[in-house]
Amino acid sequence: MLAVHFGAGNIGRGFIGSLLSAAGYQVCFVDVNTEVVQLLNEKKEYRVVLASENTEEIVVKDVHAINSLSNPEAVIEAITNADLITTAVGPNILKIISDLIASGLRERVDLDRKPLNIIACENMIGGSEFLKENIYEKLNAEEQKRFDQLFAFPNAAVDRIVPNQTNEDKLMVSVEPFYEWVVDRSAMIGEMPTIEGITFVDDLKPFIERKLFTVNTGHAAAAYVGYRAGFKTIKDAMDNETVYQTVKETLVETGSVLVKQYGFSKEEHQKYIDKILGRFTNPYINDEIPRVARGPLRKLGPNDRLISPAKQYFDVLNGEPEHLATTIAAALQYDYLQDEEAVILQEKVKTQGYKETLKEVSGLSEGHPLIDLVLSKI
Ligand SMILES: NC(=O)c1ccc[n+]([C@@H]2O[C@H](COP(=O)([O-])OP(=O)(O)OC[C@H]3O[C@@H](n4cnc5c(N)ncnc54)[C@H](O)[C@@H]3O)[C@@H](O)[C@H]2O)c1
Ligand SMILES: O=P(O)(O)OC[C@@H](O)[C@@H](O)[C@H](O)[C@H](O)CO
Repeated sequence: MLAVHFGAGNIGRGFIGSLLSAAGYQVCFVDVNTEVVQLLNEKKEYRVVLASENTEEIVVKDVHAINSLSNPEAVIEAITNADLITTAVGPNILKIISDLIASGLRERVDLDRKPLNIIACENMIGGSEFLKENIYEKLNAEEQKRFDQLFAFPNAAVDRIVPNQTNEDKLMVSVEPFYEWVVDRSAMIGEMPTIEGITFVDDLKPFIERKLFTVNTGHAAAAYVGYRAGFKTIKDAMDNETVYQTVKETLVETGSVLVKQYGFSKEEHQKYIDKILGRFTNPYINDEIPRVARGPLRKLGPNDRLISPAKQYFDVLNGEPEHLATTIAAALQYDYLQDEEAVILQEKVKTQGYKETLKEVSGLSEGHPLIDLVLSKI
């Protein structure tokens, strides 16, 4: 069995590749990072080390890689032979890889190969669906019909904190022990794969919103509020009482929305939050704030981890999400110079001010009460 996985980065190697390999897949990574591709082809294996007291180690074997920039034909061929395609490249890169995936799938149609699932493992709502839209834009109506019969794009939610790596062994990945991978079974095609560690569900929405609006909202709060307070890592930010309280209260707000929207039990959800707060303070993980805060324009988008739960708080609870507003204000002020989106964001703030910038990036309409609430926290 062959799995073609786009993105041999932190989560690609540290989570998806590792689980797929354990399930018996030969994993072919596709990436644009020449060094990582070369090393994977040289060593054919890499280490995943658990960031915990007992540093358990797994060796992921039988892997190889293709550089999609220098060898796109090999990627197309790998797609024709694949039993599964996954991605973990970042939401902004999905559009870029959609060209090559479309070419590979076209070739697969010509060769009359079996049905195939393509799963985007990105932190976004409807990631696989978004990839599908980008692929389908390139097809005519006839091709779209044929693709519908052969390919499926089930959405997924993936959860494992994998910080940026600074190991001497360039392929080794240090990961937290916890992980969760949930896939929308109702959108799959063909034979169901058996992959230990994947939970298949019929309705992904509660799972992806619970993950994005708890793990990622809390992470964003720690990162943006922590950065504003001068901290460099998530752990250091969380060790500060004021930041910790803001993160906790932010999760109380998103939790109220999630419990109301999806009927999660309050007690179970509180346990979920507590577990996440513990994960953010894992002493064996050194997660720098710029990784977690990366892409503030994306994170301030209408359907992402900050604006969406804050809007829902107004809509379903008729209240004011004070702590989400604090986090959004800190995100708007995020000015880390090595983050391209932070630089663009601050240029917008400089030319049009906080209010117009917030409206533009969040899609909030004039007069939405969240705007004034956020402005009051700057
Ligand atoms: N790291 C985590 O804790 C974590 C957890 C859950 C989900 N995610 C999600 O997984 C995705 C990847 O995150 P990450 O932390 O692994 O990032 P990363 O930067 O470590 O990995 C991304 C990889 O994609 C590669 N890439 C870039 N352009 C490419 C292209 N055109 N074709 C093929 N590969 C390309 C990069 O070279 C890099 O190796 C994101 O959507 C992120 O939100 C990350
Ligand atoms: O990957 P991003 O930029 O969407 O978000 C940064 C982190 O919050 C994220 O990578 C988490 O570590 C991960 O989602 C945990 O499952």
